[in-house]
Amino acid sequence: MQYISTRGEAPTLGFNDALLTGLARDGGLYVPENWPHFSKKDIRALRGKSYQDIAFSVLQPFVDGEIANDDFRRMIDEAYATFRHPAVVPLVQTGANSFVLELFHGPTLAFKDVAMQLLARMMDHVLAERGQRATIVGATSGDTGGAAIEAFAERDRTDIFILFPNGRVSPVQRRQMTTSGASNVRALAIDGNFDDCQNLVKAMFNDIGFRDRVQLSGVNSINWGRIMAQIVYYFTSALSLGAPERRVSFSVPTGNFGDIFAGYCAMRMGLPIDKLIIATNDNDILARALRNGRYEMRDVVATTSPSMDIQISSNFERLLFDAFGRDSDSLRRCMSSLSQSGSFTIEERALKGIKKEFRSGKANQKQAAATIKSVYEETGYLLDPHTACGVHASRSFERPRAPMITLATAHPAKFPDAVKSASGIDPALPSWLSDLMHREEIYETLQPDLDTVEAYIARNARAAG
Ligand SMILES: Cc1ncc(COP(=O)(O)O)c(C=O)c1O
Ligand SMILES: N[C@@H](CCOP(=O)(O)O)C(=O)O
Repeated sequence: MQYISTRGEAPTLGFNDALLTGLARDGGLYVPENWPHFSKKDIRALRGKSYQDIAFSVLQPFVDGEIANDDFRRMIDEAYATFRHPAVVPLVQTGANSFVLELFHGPTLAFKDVAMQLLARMMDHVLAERGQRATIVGATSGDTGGAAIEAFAERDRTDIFILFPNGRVSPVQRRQMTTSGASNVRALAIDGNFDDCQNLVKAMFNDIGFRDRVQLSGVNSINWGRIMAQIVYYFTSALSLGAPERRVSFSVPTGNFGDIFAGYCAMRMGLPIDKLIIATNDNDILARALRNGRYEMRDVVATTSPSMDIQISSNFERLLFDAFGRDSDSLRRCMSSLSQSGSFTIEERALKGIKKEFRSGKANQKQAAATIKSVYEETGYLLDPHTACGVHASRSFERPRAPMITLATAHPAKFPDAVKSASGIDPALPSWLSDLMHREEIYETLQPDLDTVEAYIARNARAAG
């Protein structure tokens, strides 16, 4: 399997190189050259298997032997042994035809653990085989950072620097990043919003001198390895509801478009998905783009679902690339218009193609709170505010013949204030995190300035020599 850049001007890479590279050298994102195909018979053969078995079958075609099968299988087993539920990602029924897929049983209580636990093991393995080190730089609106720090803490071959928007993550999220105490971890509070953090990370990747000097690598969903690992739970949950004989729909709380893009990948691989619903909060750039074809940035609004407070939705580029018939020239034109004027128009044919498979829905803060309250009162099930946006969006699309699965992307205890104010219930952190709010915090506060952040990283990264 080879990986190509959406912008068409970077070298084609094998799996291991794509894994370590993160953002392509032309500023694009790596995608598989073609989609592995699972026939109905192949999908039926996965029935009744464990999460780990299905993960191996679904992901092996992407890894394509670049990591030996035995090693890869061991990494899958180790990664999902860190989850506190035997099913890894259990499916819970919340209504006649509605389900919630709990993706938050990993060490940091967010869906990011599903990919990050595997990614860290794969990167470590490839770096060790090559005798290399890497400097990992990541941007977070709250959850990626904690999950990455947990997965990479004290790994000898990597130093990790996480940029988070100062004052715009929940106290639990901040502490998950600032209290690790690991010698290879630096949490950096940036005076700005998530998009500022993500722009800094992309600018570091585009600064080729800096990139090569520190051996830069990324663990945001710009890294194909992140998306890949998230494909698995679309298969496991659809299988438990009768796939491939029965189609299912998914409602996905969306920010950077990584999680829902993994659902799109599953669809391309042959999983019978009816619709993928892009659920947004007040930061509804994607819902607007689907409605009128204009991808148009506005100021980011801080909400009770902070991890979705995003305007530049990186992985939308991967979807556009396919919608444009994999035409890199058209894609580059859109991306350059986005960076020059903050907007671009999706041409009619591409938009029509996207609308065949995707729907969108938006929950403002009042609607998200009302959803937490009503679901709790009707079923006793407590949603976090991100999942509540997903459930709200799903409600307008439920159809009796297609079961609706909302991805539960975080545990409610990560956002206790919003959950309590909506439902009256104070969600408790699990026992292994019960001392989190008393641990010592260590972090640096930096201005959103490329030179300042690069200088800090170069001073502290072992790979910089
Ligand atoms: C809890 C939660 N829900 C939803 C999202 C949005 O996911 P994505 O960025 O993959 O669209 C995030 C952040 O990524 C998150 O942390
Ligand atoms: N919501 C994310 C934002 C970064 O997304 P990623 O999936 O690209 O890492 C977060 O919680 O940090």
